[in-house]
Parts: sequence; structure tokens; C-alpha cells
Amino acid sequence: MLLTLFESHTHFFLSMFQKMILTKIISNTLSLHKKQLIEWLPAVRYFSSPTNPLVNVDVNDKSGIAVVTMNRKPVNGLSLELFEAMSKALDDLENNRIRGAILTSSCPTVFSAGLDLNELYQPDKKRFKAFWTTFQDVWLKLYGSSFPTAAAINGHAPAGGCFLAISCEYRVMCPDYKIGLNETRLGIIAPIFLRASMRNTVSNREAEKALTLGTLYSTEDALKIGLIDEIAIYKVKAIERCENFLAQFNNVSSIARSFTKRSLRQKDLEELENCREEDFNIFWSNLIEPSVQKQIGDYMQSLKKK
Ligand SMILES: CCCCCCCCCC/C=C\CC(=O)SCCNC(=O)CCNC(=O)[C@H](O)C(C)(C)COP(=O)(O)OP(=O)(O)OC[C@H]1O[C@@H](n2cnc3c(N)ncnc32)[C@H](O)[C@@H]1OP(=O)(O)O
Repeated sequence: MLLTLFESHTHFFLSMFQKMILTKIISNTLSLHKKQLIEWLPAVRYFSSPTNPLVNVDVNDKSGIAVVTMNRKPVNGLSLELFEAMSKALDDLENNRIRGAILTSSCPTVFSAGLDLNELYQPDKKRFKAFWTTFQDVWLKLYGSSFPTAAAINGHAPAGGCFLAISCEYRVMCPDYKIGLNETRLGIIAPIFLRASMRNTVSNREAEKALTLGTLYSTEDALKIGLIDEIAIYKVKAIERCENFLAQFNNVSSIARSFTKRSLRQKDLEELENCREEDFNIFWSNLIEPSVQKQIGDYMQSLKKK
């Protein structure tokens, strides 16, 4: 923009040649300063986020790595309020140029049980619209973040729980839990953005099998198909391994890294950005089908009986 302004204002006074030289000097200076500024900023803008009871953000001053802990007991059911808190936390992290983020859970045996079924059962259209839009926002911000991300999966991660983990760039999971996208088993069709994250994590063939069968994998099987990257015995160790993964970026230009990530994920992000309303309409019309509502109601009952 500066260059455009400069060009338009000097139009009457300078020859073409003079303009070209000056434009080149300004452009070089700006890009040099921009690079230096961006490389510098991470060291000076770490922050302490105001505490939200649903999402705790803890930034390590030295490493610049944030641990983002979901805290909605008993199972981190993804409600509108939890999505809103995550969306806000992701904005704060983005604006404060942290070095990396690790997503984890305060529930002892559950990373996240996925979407809160209460949001899907007998839904109010206005609230569901806000819920779905915030769900989309969280995915766009997490999957498209400029900072590197990892998930320390310290418990079960079915459906939406798995979706959060696979939107990150690296996953470390504790043993003896289950992870996967079991939507088809619930009669639900996985939305496009969820399919994109899965395809970005495992091979196309594994993604097709996993999504159509709705398989929930054990930690060990998840490692075999590449759904997770490492196994760690406890949550603390899982966080440590995630930190090690993120620390590798200390030797990489943050600008080069974030542009590369963005360009690899751009197509998936645009696919949702271009059809957010349509995506909502498809889910809303499916969701209110009496047969789907009955299925969700029965499923909720079966969870309670258990
Ligand atoms: C055709 C189109 C339809 C359109 C629909 C749109 C949606 C598409 C979007 C797709 C994306 C994601 C989909 C989802 O995420 S749907 C949610 C799927 N989740 C699950 O199947 C997980 C269900 N939960 C479990 O399997 C287990 O709870 C657990 C996570 C393995 C933990 O087991 P646990 O023994 O430790 O705990 P448990 O006793 O089962 O649960 C404790 C209480 O929590 C309640 N609860 C569990 N999960 C949920 C949930 N997802 N939402 C709300 N409540 C949940 C459970 O009922 C217990 O309650 P209570 O204490 O008995 O009252």
C-alpha cells in the first residue's frame, strides 16, 4: 500500500527511471525491516492471557510456547461456550506471536469426547448456527495458525476430539486410549473440514478406511497408521515431547515456516471459507431429520446408562 501511495503521489514529478530506482530502494528497505521485525517480535510479545475457566492458556516466558488446556468437565464436550473460549484463545495466541502451542486437557482420562451431544439434540436454530459457525472458526484458526501446533492427547479422543488433534501439526498420545473419527457409526456425515484434516494426517487410503468405517483406534494402532506421531507414558511426558517437536523450529525462519505451512493448507482452508453458509445449511437440514434426532437421543441415553 505504501508503495502504491508513493507511486501515485510522485507521478507528476519524477521520470519513469527515477521512480523505478526509488521504488526499488523503498521496497528493499521495507522487506528487510519487515523480516527483522517479524523475527524480533516473538521475543518481546509473549503474554499472560486472562484466565477463562473453560480454556487455560499458560505461556512459558523462556520458550514462548503456550500450553492450551481444555477444562470442561467431565469430558470436554465441545459446547458453544468451549468453542468460543478456544476461538478467543487462538486469537490471543496469534496476536501475540507465540513460538508454538500445545493443546491438551485437564480431564484425567479424556482429551475431548467430541461435540457436546446436547448441542446436537433438539437444537435451537439460532444457537446451533452460532455453535456451528464458532466450530468452523476454531478449525480455520487452529488448522491455519501461523504458529506451529501440537496435541498432547492425554485421554480418549473420539470424533470432535480427534478432529482437534488432527488439526494440529504433531500428536503425542498416552497409552490405552481410543482415538478416531467415528461419525459414520453415529449416522453422522463428517463435514468437509474434518475430512481435510484427516487426509492431511494419514494416507488417502487410510483416511477413506478410517472415515467410512468410523474406526476408533487404540493408541498403538493409531501410531501404526500415522494418526499420531509418538506415544508417551504420562501427560507430562506427552507435553515434553510436544515441546521437543516445537523446539526444532527454533532453527527455522518463522516467516519461511509459517508461509510454507499456510501454502500447504491453503486449499483446505479456502474450501471451507468459500462455503461456510452452505456447510451450515447441509448440517442443519440433516440434523433436524427426525430419524437423526432419534439416533442422537438413543445414543445419549446409551452413554448415560453406561
Ligand atoms: C447426518 C448429519 C447429522 C449432522 C450432525 C452434525 C455433526 C457433524 C459433525 C461431525 C463432528 C463431530 C461429531 C461429534 O463429535 S459427535 C460426538 C461423538 N462423541 C462420542 O461418540 C463420544 C461419546 N463418549 C464416550 O465415548 C465416552 O464418554 C468417553 C469419551 C470414551 C469417556 O468415557 P468415560 O467412561 O470416561 O465417561 P462417560 O461415563 O462415558 O461420560 C461421562 C459423562 O459425560 C457424558 N458425555 C460423554 N460424551 C459426551 C458428549 N460427546 N456430549 C455430551 N455428553 C457426553 C456422558 O453421558 C456422561 O454423562 P453422565 O455423567 O452420565 O450424566
